[in-house]
Amino acid sequence: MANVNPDLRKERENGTFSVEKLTNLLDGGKHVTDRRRHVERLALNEFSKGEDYNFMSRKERYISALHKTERALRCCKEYGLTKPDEVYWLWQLAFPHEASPIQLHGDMFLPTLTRQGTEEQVNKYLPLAEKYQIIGTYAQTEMGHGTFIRGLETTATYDPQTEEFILHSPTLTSLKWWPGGLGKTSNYAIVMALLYTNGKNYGMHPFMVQLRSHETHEPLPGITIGDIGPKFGFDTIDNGFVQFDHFRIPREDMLMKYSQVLKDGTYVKSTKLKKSSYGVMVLVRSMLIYYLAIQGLAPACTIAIRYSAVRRQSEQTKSQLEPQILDYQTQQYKLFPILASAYAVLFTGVKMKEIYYEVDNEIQQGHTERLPELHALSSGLKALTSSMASWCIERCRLACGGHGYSAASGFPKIYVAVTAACTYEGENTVMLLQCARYLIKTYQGASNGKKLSGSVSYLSDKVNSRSTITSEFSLKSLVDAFKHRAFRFQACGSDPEDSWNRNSVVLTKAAEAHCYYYMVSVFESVVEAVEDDAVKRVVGQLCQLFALFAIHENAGDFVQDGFISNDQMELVKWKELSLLSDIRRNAVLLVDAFDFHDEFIGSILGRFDGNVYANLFEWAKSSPLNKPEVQESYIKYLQPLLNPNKSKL
Ligand SMILES: CC/C=C\C/C=C\C/C=C\C/C=C\C=C\C(=O)SCCNC(=O)CCNC(=O)[C@H](O)C(C)(C)COP(=O)(O)OP(=O)(O)OC[C@H]1O[C@@H](n2cnc3c(N)ncnc32)[C@H](O)[C@@H]1OP(=O)(O)O
Ligand SMILES: Cc1cc2nc3c(=O)[nH]c(=O)nc-3n(C[C@H](O)[C@H](O)[C@H](O)COP(=O)(O)OP(=O)(O)OC[C@H]3O[C@@H](n4cnc5c(N)ncnc54)[C@H](O)[C@@H]3O)c2cc1C
Repeated sequence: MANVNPDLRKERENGTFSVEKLTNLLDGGKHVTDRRRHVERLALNEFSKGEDYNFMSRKERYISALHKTERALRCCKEYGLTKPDEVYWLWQLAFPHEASPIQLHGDMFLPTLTRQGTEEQVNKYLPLAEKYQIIGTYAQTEMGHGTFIRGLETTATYDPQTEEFILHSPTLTSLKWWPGGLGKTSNYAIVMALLYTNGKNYGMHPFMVQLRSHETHEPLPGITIGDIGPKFGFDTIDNGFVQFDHFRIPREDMLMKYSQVLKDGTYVKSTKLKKSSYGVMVLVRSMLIYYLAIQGLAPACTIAIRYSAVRRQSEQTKSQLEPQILDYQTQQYKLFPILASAYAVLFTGVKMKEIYYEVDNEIQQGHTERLPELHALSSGLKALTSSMASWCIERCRLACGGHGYSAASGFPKIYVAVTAACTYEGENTVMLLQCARYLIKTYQGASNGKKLSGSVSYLSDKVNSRSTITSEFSLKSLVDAFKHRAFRFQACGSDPEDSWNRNSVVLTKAAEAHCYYYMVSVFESVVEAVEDDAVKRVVGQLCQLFALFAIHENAGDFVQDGFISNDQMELVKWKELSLLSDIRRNAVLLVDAFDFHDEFIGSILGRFDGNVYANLFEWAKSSPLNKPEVQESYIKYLQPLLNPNKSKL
């Protein structure tokens, strides 16, 4: 590539492994890389030019996103992109660190319809939804309740006289609040409401509800609807509210795959699937982990590491060139564990998607045995990885000094999009407690001799009482360290005598320990499977650093029972720091392997060519505030201060 910053060029000439081979590994094979690049080229043709998001108002961002949505849908149709991965590759370049106002249509509305609807209901609504004559959202959260689903207040009362459900918002706190695309975009929603029939409350059930006229898009009578206003981020999505005033829908519009209301109002539960109406949340939590890596951790550390390779600052040796800040050990300590985390979360996300589809297929065949473990693992990992991503993106920003604070860095847009994942799809604390609840039950089962499998099999294993960590730092010895910590937490966190709340801080840590063990195990198995020696070595170093950083940061957990001795902990700290200099040589190549386009990263600091300063200046000059040279506000507000005599003339 012409005119690449010389420092970045040198970094790329000095690596020890094939970037292309690592990109293929991250994609899941060369054929996937080739296909992805093909789709991305199509997307760049359509979306690489356009107004700078940073200089738009919220309303402009929403309108621009609707326009891009129409263009993206047209592109997918024109290019015959139907596979979820292919559609995703195009959409992520259309909406870099943004979201389309119709995101919930695909992410939650359609999956809920196809998984909770009867064959007739799917046949009726799916064709319309696939042609976008219906654009739907998923309306569960209310102003007064998001976490505690059993506390939701919206009611759906069956009227056997008219064979209809009457949807109603009985209180102010029962207004549906937050659903994406609800404010101005969606004309339908799957509404989660308390089902009442024959005077009895049967709990939360899903209902297909038309919100707006097909002809005019006006809200239907009995519906008050709108946008909830500006948020921390997600400006392009009209998260909305809706209030139902005795709004009637036909009986046939309760999604009845798992339970039915007959014409006379009789309630029939036709499934042993526990919490069947909670299913779509497991889906999104399971999918989210991978996206936290490729939309959060990976772009953020790409920006920070490339910028740290071109940014020269301060003086290490008299009369020498100012060093690249990437050569400071403190900068490496800030960024390389994050780089390792990006790989760890990506590999875990790939694994989580595989497990989800396995269990989902089993459930479709009527086998629900693995659902509790899937719920627990997806809940815990969603919480751990979204918190990790949030923390890491902020740390990457801080590592880039003043320019890291500029919108030109790309960090603000990435951060506000990713940090929302700590809250949506289940607030993280509550998700960790759900994971812990499952771990306690399985630990008690193991203590009674039950043989466990899957991600909790270690709870029925014998665990070492002393670490086998040596100066070799084998990955197996590191995995064993996390296994021991997780086991110990489950053992001490499960005192049935203690009240749940008094134990809940420890329980959240037990859930995190379990998930960390799972992530290190997955990382180790990926490294073991790598065939190319050079790639295996560098990815193995990242796995070691991911583990050692966590051991060092949580040293107390590992030395408290003597599992890791003080001498071994000294070894851990030494190895962690020596890994920083080992990884230094390949750092830029390790982020290049993510193979992001500049248009996706959206950062002047993280450009592939490293030409930061010239492009930063051009970007600043293009800011609307710089036209005209003297703003009208000068005359009204500044001149009276600066030139009081002149302003009186
Ligand atoms: C970087 C990102 C890039 C791109 C983004 C990509 C996608 C983004 C997509 C969407 C984001 C935008 C929109 C967001 C949408 C939303 O937020 S939708 C609303 C989400 N809301 C929640 O998640 C609510 C969280 N609360 C709950 O899930 C529940 O209230 C609860 C905490 C689980 C408690 O439920 P409940 O009180 O009914 O249960 P308990 O009585 O406590 O019993 C628990 C038992 O039930 C089992 N259980 C719980 N949940 C499930 C489940 N989902 N599936 C299966 N089983 C479940 C649990 O295991 C207990 O079982 P037991 O121990 O055997 O009794
Ligand atoms: C960007 C964004 C998009 C969203 N999109 C949608 C959507 O499309 N559809 C939809 O239905 N919802 C959506 N939501 C809502 C989201 O699902 C809820 O905000 C989320 O479930 C948290 O619930 P809450 O807001 O009631 O928080 P609360 O539950 O009130 O949490 C507040 C605090 O209370 C704590 N807390 C609550 N319960 C417990 C407990 N049992 N133990 C310990 N601590 C507890 C929490 O940990 C948290 O610290 C969205 C939210 C956001 C931010």
